Amino acid sequence: MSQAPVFPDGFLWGAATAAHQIEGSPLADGAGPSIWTRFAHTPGMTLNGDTGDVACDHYRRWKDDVKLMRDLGLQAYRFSVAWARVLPEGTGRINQAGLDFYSRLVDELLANGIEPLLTLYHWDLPAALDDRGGWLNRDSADWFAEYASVMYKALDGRVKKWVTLNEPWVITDGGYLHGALAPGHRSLFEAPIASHNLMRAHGAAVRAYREIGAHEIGLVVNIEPKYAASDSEADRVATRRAHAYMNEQYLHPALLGRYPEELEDVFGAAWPEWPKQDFELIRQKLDFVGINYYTRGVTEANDSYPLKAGSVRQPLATYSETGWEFYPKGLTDLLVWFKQTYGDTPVYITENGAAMYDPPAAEVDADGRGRVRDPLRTAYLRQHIGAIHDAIQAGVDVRGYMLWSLLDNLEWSLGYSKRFGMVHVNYATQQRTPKDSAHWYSGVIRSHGRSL
Ligand SMILES: N=[N+]=NCCCCNC(=O)[C@@H]1[C@H]2[C@H](O)[C@@H](O)[C@H](O)[C@@H](CO)[C@@H]12
Repeated sequence: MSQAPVFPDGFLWGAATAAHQIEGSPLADGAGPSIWTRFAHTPGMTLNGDTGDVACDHYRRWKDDVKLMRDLGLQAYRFSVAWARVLPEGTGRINQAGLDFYSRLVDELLANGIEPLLTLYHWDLPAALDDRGGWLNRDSADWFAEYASVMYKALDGRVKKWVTLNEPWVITDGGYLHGALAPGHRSLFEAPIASHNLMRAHGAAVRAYREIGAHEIGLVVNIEPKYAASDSEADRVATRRAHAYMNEQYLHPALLGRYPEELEDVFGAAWPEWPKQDFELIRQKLDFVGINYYTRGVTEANDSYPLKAGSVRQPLATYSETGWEFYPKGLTDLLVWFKQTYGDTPVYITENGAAMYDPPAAEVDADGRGRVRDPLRTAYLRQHIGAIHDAIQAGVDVRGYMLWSLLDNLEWSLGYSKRFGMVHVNYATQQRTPKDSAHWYSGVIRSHGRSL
């Protein structure tokens, strides 16, 4: 019988969501539109034309949802603030009703013994700022620092763990290079500029925090280990390029103050000369890095644009609705790589989970209890939390785990077609039903991981 895993004292067990994906009511109480309000209401941009107009109706059901988190035994809850609720034009005028919504949510979390972990930017830029160039405008660093400072002054102390950006890679690869995400641009020239300004904004927000805040702040990145599909020179070079493009493009400037050299190769003539002082702004001391892990990339050379590298579909991708391979060892490898490359900055797993082929609706058991049998999700979670334990045993300073996601929710351009939640949401009735995986996760939290 293998030893029950022992997680460090203080290891934080929680779950994660994002404003646009769960809140609904995007324009309520004086809120301004975001680029996702616009994008989703643009015909053809999202599956079935799905929008965030209702989502999980969390803007109205937030108090019941906090009760649900308490009943599940969550110790922490990672959520994001919709910038345009607080600053409808992105800068200047504060919409007090919007700020009050997040203040009440934080107080309710604290009253229920749940630590808030607040993400300032989870992809929903105020549309008014997109009209001024959005992330392509170098002023975006000042806009973001102004918004962040409003939030720090209002909530710091009640919120003690802040995140500047969620996944700058997805924002630029999806929103500026391939156009699959808001604001839907397709430009090899815009992508590095947006990417660079996002990182300048990250640095400006951290710098502002050091003036105003008294607790912890970090950056969240989605990274995935890249393994060469063969030992051919072409595949090995392509794998190195893919690794630099996804895994080093943001962590290198944030923690080392420079870009990986492969990016010049990826972007070619579209790769600008960066002002040196930008890296002094971007590279700020971080109290932690959040890592969002879903899968690995078995990588081969191909003629894809502009990376000339792509992932080879793996057999264990079959079980997930997203086609992402079920590969927990990739998380251990990734965490060990992070420590070897960037040192001992503390790490939180700020997202991990899967959209498995869940039953489409909750069944009602003989005892009248709603039930969703999701054994594949429980297997995925068990093995990935086990992989984190292996990394901790290897000396990586992992401080917590935020399961993606608390609720089934709006999966961006894929609409409501992918169910990542440990709690099932019936979108017609807004009925929440904890899945079997949620009950299992409650046991993991109660036993501090020993029941894994
Ligand atoms: N091949 N492949 N590779 C997997 C690439 C994953 C990139 N997408 C993410 O990390 C997003 C993150 C986002 O924060 C959340 O808002 C999304 O709902 C989840 C689920 O999609 C994840």
